[in-house]
Amino acid sequence: MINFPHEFQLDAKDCGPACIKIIAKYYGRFYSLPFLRDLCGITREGVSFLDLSDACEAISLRTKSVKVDFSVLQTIPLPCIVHWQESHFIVVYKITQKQVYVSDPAKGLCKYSYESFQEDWLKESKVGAVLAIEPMADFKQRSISDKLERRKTLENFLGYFTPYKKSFVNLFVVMLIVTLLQAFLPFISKSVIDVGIQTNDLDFIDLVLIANITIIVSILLSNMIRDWILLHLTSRINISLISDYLIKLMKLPITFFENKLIGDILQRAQDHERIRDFIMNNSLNFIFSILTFFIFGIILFVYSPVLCLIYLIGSTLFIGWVVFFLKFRKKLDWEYFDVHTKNQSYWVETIGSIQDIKINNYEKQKRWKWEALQVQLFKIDQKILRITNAQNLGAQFINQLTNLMITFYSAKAVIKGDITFGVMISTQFIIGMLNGPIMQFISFVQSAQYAKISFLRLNEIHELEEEEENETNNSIKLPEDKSLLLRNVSFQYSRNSPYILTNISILIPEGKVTAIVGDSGSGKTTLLKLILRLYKPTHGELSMGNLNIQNVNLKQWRASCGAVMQDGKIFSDTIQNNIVLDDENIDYARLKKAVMVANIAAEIEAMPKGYQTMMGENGRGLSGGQKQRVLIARALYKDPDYLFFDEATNSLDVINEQKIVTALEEIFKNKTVIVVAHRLSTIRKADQIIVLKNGFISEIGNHDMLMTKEGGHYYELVKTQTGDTVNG
Ligand SMILES: Nc1ncnc2c1ncn2[C@@H]1O[C@H](COP(=O)(O)OP(=O)(O)OP(=O)(O)O)[C@@H](O)[C@H]1O
Repeated sequence: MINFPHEFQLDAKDCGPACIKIIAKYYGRFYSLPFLRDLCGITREGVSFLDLSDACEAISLRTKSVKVDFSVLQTIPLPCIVHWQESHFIVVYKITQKQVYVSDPAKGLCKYSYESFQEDWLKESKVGAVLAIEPMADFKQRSISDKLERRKTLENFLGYFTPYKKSFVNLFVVMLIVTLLQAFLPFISKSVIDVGIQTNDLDFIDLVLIANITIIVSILLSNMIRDWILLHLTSRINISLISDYLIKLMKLPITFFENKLIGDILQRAQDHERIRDFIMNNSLNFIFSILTFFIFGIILFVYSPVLCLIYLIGSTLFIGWVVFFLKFRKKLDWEYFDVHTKNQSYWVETIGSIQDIKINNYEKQKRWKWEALQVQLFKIDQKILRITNAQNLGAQFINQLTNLMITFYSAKAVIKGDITFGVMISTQFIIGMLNGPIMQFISFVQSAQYAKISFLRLNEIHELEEEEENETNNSIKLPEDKSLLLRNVSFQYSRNSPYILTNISILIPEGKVTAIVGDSGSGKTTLLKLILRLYKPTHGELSMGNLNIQNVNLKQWRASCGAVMQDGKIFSDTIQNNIVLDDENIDYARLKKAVMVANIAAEIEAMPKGYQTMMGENGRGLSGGQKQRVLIARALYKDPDYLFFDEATNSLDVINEQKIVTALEEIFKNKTVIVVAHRLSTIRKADQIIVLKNGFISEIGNHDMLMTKEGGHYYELVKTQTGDTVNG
């Protein structure tokens, strides 16, 4: 089987879904990678065999997960998925007498000897993990084909270039002028020798010199104009590409960011750069290279068909040689992208966690891990360099040989009188001009390969479902009753992970304070995030009055919510902008009130630049408690209808907390408030307390009611906090 299907993984953790895609493709069906990724319930840690098996079954591929030795593997129906090097999945599609053939999402189609395969598959153990897969009768096509999806993205992508049609036409004209002007140069050198020198006509040579200078100056000027147009075009297109990427990113659900490595996200910003570069530089130059090639090829043919033939044979060999190396480069390019992404994530993580690295003396181990990645990168770089060297050396050799043959042949032809000396000299010039496009071809092919990888990765982002697909529902009038109602809401973070919340049915009354309490890990924050619509319930429904909350425009909803989350972030901006966020329309009275209630006013005013004091990245310069109070001020300044506090005062000292809690009582009036807190002081006065236990609701009521249930969960929580004095 020569053409077993193959798919490259687009992300470091994509190997599992990519394997399923390969196998589905083998059975003649198309499934997009994002769809399969979703089925697998991929997380930042990747997927497990169980996730893969569940995803396969969901698309009617029957699976059986077994641990077997190599002799048994040979009897399993192929293709199957095997666990590779304890950290990767690959598809095994053929086992011959001597070799094992695999389709590796990270590398492409490869083959291994029995020994090296077993080494990576079994590692230290005697048996290795295999997922045997067979299609069921109802194994069906799900959606449109890969090609159609890609075409759609390509059309979108080309849409960035259409507004600049006029500039492209100008560019085309300028480049055409350059190419045509260059076409005069061989005729000029020919006439200098054949007419000027032969007839000793000095005036003619002067004239030709002036003509030559004029042409060269015109070419330089045209090139200058071309570069200017290109710069102008490139920067504009670049800005729209990157800002649209950012807009798209901002519209993606939070799960996207939780499940992706930072390196992957950063890499994609560079992917735009690569595609733009390919289109603006390589492809445009390539088009004109073809034109130059044809024009000078024709001139060469007119001068001497034999010389033209020699050149064509040489060029065909040259191109054949370059193309021969393509498939080797392709595999390496993917490997390079993969390791490069990991490397980028590693940098971001290391710098972000430098405090913990230092406290735990973790520098050396961290550096060793980084070095291991560098070794991987270095090895790939080395391989790429080796291939590039071999490719270039061979190409240059063919090229030089062709030039030599042409010089040799034309020298002989001059002696024989078949061509003039002028033709020989201008032939050299033509060959020089023809070599440019050939070199351009190599660079075109190489950057096309990079651009293709980048394109596939971007395609995936543009295909992703946004947090809110239908933004047209913003005209919906909100119901009179703004209570929130959760009906049988259950939630799991990914498809195969355990349920964090199960069957939650609660009413959060409008204008009242609801507190959520429970042990650490019981799902309080998750519940809050569900209500904030950062996640969608896996089952069940969330409504405002009698309107399903999905029908409320997300922006409108978030505008009416103020939240202080446990991991709230301070931006590196002034303290004032951190509170108001929109620095164009500041309501100073509201700002004053917010900082007073949050009990941070005095501290801000005591700062050297007051409200204009710049915050370091993530609030450097503020204590934990100050950060929390700035976040509270931010939520209050918004003056929202709904307020969400997730352990918003846990970093504060008792006095500060008490002051804020008292001040908040006034603010809470007529607002719908949900407070998650461990400390009793903040929840005792809540109108309703919801007690969560392992994702289930264990009790609901107010403090006094719940305290009557001796032995109840809330009663026990209070008891552990206050000792035995549970009556207050
Ligand atoms: N992004 C995530 N992906 C997967 N699992 C998560 C994620 N966030 C939280 N969890 C899991 O969900 C469970 C509930 O977490 P949650 O943060 O909601 O608990 P909590 O009650 O707020 O805890 P705490 O009082 O410690 O803040 C935990 O077991 C946690 O491991």
